[in-house]
Amino acid sequence: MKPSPTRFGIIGTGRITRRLVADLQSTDGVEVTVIASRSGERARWYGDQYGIGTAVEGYAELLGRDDIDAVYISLPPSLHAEWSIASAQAGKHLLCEKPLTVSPTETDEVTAACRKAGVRWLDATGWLHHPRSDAFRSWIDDGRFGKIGHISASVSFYQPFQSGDHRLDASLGGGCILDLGWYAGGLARFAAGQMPTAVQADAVMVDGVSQRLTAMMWFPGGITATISCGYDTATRKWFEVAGSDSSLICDDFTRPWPDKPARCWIHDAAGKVDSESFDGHQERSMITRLIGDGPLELFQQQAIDTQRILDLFQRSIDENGQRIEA
Ligand SMILES: NC(=O)C1=CN([C@@H]2O[C@H](COP(=O)(O)OP(=O)(O)OC[C@H]3O[C@@H](n4cnc5c(N)ncnc54)[C@H](OP(=O)(O)O)[C@@H]3O)[C@@H](O)[C@H]2O)C=CC1
Ligand SMILES: O=C1CO[C@H](CO)[C@@H](O)[C@@H]1O
Repeated sequence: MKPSPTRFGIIGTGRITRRLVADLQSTDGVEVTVIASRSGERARWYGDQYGIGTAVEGYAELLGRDDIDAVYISLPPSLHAEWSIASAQAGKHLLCEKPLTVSPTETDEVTAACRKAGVRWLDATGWLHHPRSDAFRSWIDDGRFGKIGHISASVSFYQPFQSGDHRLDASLGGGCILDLGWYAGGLARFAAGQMPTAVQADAVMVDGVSQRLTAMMWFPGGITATISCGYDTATRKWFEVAGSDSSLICDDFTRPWPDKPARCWIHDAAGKVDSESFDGHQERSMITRLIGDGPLELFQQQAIDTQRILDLFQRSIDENGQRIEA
């Protein structure tokens, strides 16, 4: 991506925005030049707080400017497709928060718009870019675990969100299926290295919004996976990959614990346990990849497949927990 520095515009002023703005500002080769909010006053407040020179009212206003090369979108999920497509059409490279969109159809529309405009894009799924995840991938590819049999992933947060939070609003793409299933279903797809051939899912719903998701996935080669996500149990962000030669346990894959190095454990068939730890900053690695010239297809396919998996979960739930063939 040229020129350097890559100038980012920020769309939205949410909870995650300030963290990602700090990550952008601390990444080599990046400058954050403009922030847009629905409210001009909020944009100005945010700009002053976080050292962003220009604040504008309205997202379209930001996209019309020629002092940005890329955008970061941190809106509620149901707005991701509209503004990602508008960003691509304005010729801006794109970093969009997870879930990329709310459906495979919308995801196809975003990817088509980016392809047509020739812009680079990533969804902001930070864990995929941690050096530890590069190691996971190479261990899987090198057969360190032998024949993989089962994968399990759990992601939950006990958070009675404030009324008005997009996670509690179906019309904004709320619910744990998209919000947290993105991580757990995505992890299973990453570890299996392919799409499942079938899924079966169940959700606990409150006011039309999923609070808990439980799902089973079947992959080619006899690999199975179980997924558990939700807003009604305390923090879990871990997974296992169980193989014939050894099994991997990771307790913090979505984001390393703040007070510990990124880590994982590998148990072999004889009971020996190796622990591994990794340095690195997942969001800065993600941003560096986006603004670089390297291939992004692996990450883009991961996002496309994850969106399809969440849709299969939803279809199974809609059909009273029937097993759905992909
Ligand atoms: N990668 C990660 O680790 C995380 C990712 N996320 C993802 O980031 C996205 C945003 O989440 P979060 O920051 O918690 O969201 P917030 O609700 O805190 O912020 C969303 C922002 O979107 C803008 N907005 C535009 N239209 C609406 C609307 N109709 N209702 C509410 N807000 C609107 C608002 O900015 P304004 O009005 O100023 O324009 C608002 O500040 C989600 O997709 C979420 O899944 C969230 C947390 C962590
Ligand atoms: O991606 C995310 C990470 O954790 C959050 C809990 O605070 C989620 O709800 C959020 O959307």
